[in-house]
Amino acid sequence: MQVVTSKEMQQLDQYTIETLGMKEELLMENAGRAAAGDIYDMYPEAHTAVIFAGKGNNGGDGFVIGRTLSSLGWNVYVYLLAEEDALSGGALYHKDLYRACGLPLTAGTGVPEPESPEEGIIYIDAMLGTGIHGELKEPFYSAAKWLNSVTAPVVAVDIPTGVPANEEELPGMAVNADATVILEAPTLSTYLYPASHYYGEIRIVPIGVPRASWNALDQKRQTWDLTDAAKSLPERTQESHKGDNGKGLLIAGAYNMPGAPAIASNACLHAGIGLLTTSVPASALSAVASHVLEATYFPLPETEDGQVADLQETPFPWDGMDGVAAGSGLGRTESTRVLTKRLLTETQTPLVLDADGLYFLPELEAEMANREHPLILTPHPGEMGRLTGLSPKEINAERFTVSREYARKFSCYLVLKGPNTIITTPEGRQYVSTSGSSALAKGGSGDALTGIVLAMMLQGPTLEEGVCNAVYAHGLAAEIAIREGISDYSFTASNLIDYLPKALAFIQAQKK
Ligand SMILES: NC(=O)C1=CN([C@@H]2O[C@H](COP(=O)(O)OP(=O)(O)OC[C@H]3O[C@@H](n4cnc5c(N)ncnc54)[C@H](O)[C@@H]3O)[C@@H](O)[C@H]2O)[C@H](O)CC1
Ligand SMILES: [K+]
Repeated sequence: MQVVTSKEMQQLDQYTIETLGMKEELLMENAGRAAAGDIYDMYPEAHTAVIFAGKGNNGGDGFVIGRTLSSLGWNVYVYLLAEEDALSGGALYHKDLYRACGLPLTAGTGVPEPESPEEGIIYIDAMLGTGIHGELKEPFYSAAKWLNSVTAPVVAVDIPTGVPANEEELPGMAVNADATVILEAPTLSTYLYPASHYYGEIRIVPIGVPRASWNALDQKRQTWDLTDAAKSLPERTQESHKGDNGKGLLIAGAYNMPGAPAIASNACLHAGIGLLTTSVPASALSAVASHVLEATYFPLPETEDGQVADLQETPFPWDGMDGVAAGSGLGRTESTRVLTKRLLTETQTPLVLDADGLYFLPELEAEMANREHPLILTPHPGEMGRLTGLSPKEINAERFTVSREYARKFSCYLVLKGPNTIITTPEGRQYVSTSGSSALAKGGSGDALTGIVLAMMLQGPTLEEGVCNAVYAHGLAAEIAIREGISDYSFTASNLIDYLPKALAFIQAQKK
C-alpha cells in the first residue's frame, strides 16, 4: 500500500482524469461507492446516515455515499455546509444527482443543528479531505466541534476534517473520528502522531485508480504490512544448515547492564539466526550466558566497574561474521567511541548500531560517509534528535522528511522507532510498519529489535526486506501478546521474545 502526500494524491487524480481520460464524476462515483460499501459493512445495525458535506470533492464523495446508502435501504440526510451554487465539477454533478433522486438536503453556511442522535444513526464527515489548508474556518470549525460532542459513531471520509494530510502541525480543532475510510491510499498524517489518533480505526478502500496512474507517479513510500511480510519472508529449506542462516556478532552490555545483551541475544536467536556470538564485558558473561544458552561468547576487556575497557587492540572476530550489531548497554565512554569507530571502519558486513552505539556518530560522520558496507541505525526520536540536532518533537512532526534526509546524507538504512516505525533506505525508499502496540513503550523493546534486525537482515531475501520484516515481526509479537490477554502494563521485552515464535508462525501461515 502506497503512502502519499496530498500533492502526490492530486497528481494521481490528475493523471487518471486528464491523461487516461477517466471522468472526474466516475472516479468520485467509485470513491463514494467504495466508502459507502465499507460503512454499510462496518455498521450492520445502522439505518440512518447524517452526512456533513463540504463544497469540494470530499463533499462530492459525501453525496455519492448518501445516494449509495439510500439504495441499500438506509435513511440519509445531507447537510451541505456551503451554498449550492458554490459547488463545481464532480461535486456539483453528484449533488445534482443526489437531489434528482429526491433525497433530502439542507444547504447553507450556517452551522447545522441536527436532531439529537438516536440508535442506528451514523454521522459521516465529508466536509474536508486532502484539500484542507490551515486552521478550520466556520462553519467547519463549529460543525467539527458538534460532531465531536455526539455519542453516535462518526466516520470520516478520507481524512478527518481539520487534520492535515502532510507533516503539518495539527490545528486547534479537528473531527475526532471513530473510523476513517481512507480512499485509495493513506496520506502521511495517517502514520504521524498525534494526527493518527483523530483517524480512529483506519480502513483503506481501493477506489479503482488504474495501475497506470500509480506507475506514472514517482513515489517511493509504502506501508509494510502482513501481506508484505508474508510475501518476502524466505522459506527455510530442509537442507539448510546453521551456516546458511547467518552468523552474527552482537556487542553489548556492561557488568551492571546484563539485560540488554541477554534480551538482544534471545530475540536474535528466536528470529532465526544460524549462529550467534555475543560479546560482553567479562564480568557480565555468566549473568548473560545463564539466560542465553544457545549463543557462544567473546568476552571483552573491562574497566574496574565492569564497562568495556579500551578496545583499540581487541581482536574481534569480524572475519567469520555475516553481520554485526552493537550498542545496547555499552555506556557512553571513550571506549564506546573507539569501538564505534572501529566498527564503522573495520567491519566488512552489514552493521547495526543502536542505543549507545549511536551516541558518538555525530563525531564520526566522516567514517560514516566513507563506509562501503551497509549501515543500519535504529534510533528512537530522542536519539534521532542527537543525530540531527533537532528536538524529539521536531523529529516526530516530520518523521518522513527527517528520516529521508538523514538516510540519504549518510547512505544508511534508518529505522526511526515509534508508533508506526519508519524504515528508510539509502536511496530514500520508505516503509511504514503497520504493526505495533503501546506495550512496546518500555525499556528492553529496543534491545529486542536490535537482535531481531541482526537475525532477519541476514535471512533476506534482501537486506531491505529483512529489516522491514524484523520491525514488522517485533510489533506483531507485541500485538499477539496483547490479543492473547497480556496487559500492556505487564508486557515486557521477555514477553516479546516469548511471542516472537507465534508472530513468525503467523506470518509464515499467510504464505500457505
Ligand atoms: N483519492 C482519490 O483519488 C479521490 C479523492 N477524492 C476526494 O477529494 C478530496 C479532495 O478534494 P478537494 O476538492 O481537493 O478538497 P477538499 O474537498 O478536501 O476541500 C476543498 C475545499 O475546502 C476549503 N478549505 C480548505 N481549507 C479550509 C479550512 N481550513 N477551513 C475551511 N475550508 C477550507 C477550500 O477552499 C475548498 O473549497 C479527497 O480528500 C477525497 O475525499 C475524489 O472524490 C476523487 C478521487
Ligand atoms: K473528511
